[in-house]
Amino acid sequence: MKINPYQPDQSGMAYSVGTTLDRFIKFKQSDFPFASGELSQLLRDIALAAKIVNRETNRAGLANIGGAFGQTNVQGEEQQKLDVIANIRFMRALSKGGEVCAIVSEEEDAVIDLKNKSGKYVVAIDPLDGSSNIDVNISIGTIFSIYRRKTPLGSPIQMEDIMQPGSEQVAAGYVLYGSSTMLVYTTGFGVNGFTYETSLGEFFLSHPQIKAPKSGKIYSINEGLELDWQEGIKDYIDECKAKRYAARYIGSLVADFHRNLLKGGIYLYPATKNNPNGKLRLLYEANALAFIAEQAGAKATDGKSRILDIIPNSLHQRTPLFIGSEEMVDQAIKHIEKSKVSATV
Ligand SMILES: O=P(O)(O)OC[C@H]1O[C@](O)(COP(=O)(O)O)[C@@H](O)[C@@H]1O
Ligand SMILES: [Mg+2]
Ligand SMILES: [Mg+2]
Repeated sequence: MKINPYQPDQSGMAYSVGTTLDRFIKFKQSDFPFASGELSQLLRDIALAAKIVNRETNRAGLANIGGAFGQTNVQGEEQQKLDVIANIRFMRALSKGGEVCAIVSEEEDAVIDLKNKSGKYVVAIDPLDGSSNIDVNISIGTIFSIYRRKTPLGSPIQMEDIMQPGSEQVAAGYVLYGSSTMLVYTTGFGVNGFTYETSLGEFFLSHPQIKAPKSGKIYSINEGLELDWQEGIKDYIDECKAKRYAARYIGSLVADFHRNLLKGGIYLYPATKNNPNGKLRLLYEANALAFIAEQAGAKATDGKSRILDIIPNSLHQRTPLFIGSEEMVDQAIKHIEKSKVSATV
C-alpha cells in the first residue's frame, strides 16, 4: 500500500505518517464542529489501557498470567487470566477517564453503570479477543464500540442507551497485540492505523486512510465446523477452493479481520447447528468491526442484513458474521440466498 505521508484528509488537514496518536486525535477533533474533547479524551483512555494490556500480553509467559482463571463468564466460556486482567485494565481506564457512563463487556454479565453524571458515552468492549490463542503466543486483540448516550446527562442509564444499532456508533476500533501492536479506529471519517513504539511508549500513525481491496484471494473460516455450517456456506467455500484462494484462519477475530482488511479477503463465522445465531457477539465484536469495514470500503452482514442495521435485544447476543472485501461478501451472500431458494423448491 503506497503511503502518501502528506496526504490531507477530508478536512484538508495534512498529517504525516509518524504523527503520534495524541496529535492525530487533536487534529481530527476538527472533523466534529461541536467537539468539546470528551471523545478525544476517551480515545486516549483506551490507548492508555491498550499500552498496559500490551505489556501484560508480552510477558504473559513470564509472569504466570497465562492459563485459565478458574471461572466461566456469562457465555459459559472458561475465562483466561488475561481475559480478566484486560477487563480490569479497560474498566479502570474507562471509569477513571470520566467520559463514560456505562460499559458493556464480554466478561461482565450485566451493564456496568458507572453512575457518572457527566459521562456522555457508552462503551461496549471485548477486552481480550482470541482467548484460545493467549497461551500459545499467537496474535490476540481488543475490540471496542463507542456510542453517545440517548437519555439526558446525569439521568439513570436506560436500555435505550445500551441497545443501540451499530449505525449509531460514534467511534469504534480494535487493538491487535501481534508481532507489532497496532490500534486501528474510525470516528466515521475513514480508518487509520497506529503502530506502538514500545521504547517510546507511543502509538504512531503508520496506516493512514486504510482502504480495503474490493476483492481478494483469502478466506478465513473454521473448517472444523464444516459439517455444522448453515446452508450455502460449503458451496461458497468450495468456490473459493476452486479458485485456489488461500485458507487463512488464526482463530483470533481481530487478527483474521486485520489481515483481510489490508490484503483483501473474507472472514466467515456462520450459524452452525450448535450456534444457530453464530458464535460472535453483536455489541462488542461484530458492530465495531462492521463500522471499520464499511469506513474502509468493505462490507459486513449476518447473511441477511447489514450488521450495523441490526437492533440489539440482549447484551451478549450472537450473530452470524460475514465480513471483508465487498465482492467476496456479496458472493458469499449469493450462495446463502441460492441455498434458501433451492431449499424451498
Ligand atoms: O474456535 P472457533 O470456534 O473457531 O472460534 C474462534 C473465534 O472465537 C473468538 O475467539 C471469540 O472471541 P473471544 O476470544 O473474545 O471469546 C474469536 O476471536 C475467534 O475468531
Ligand atoms: Mg472476541
Ligand atoms: Mg474476548
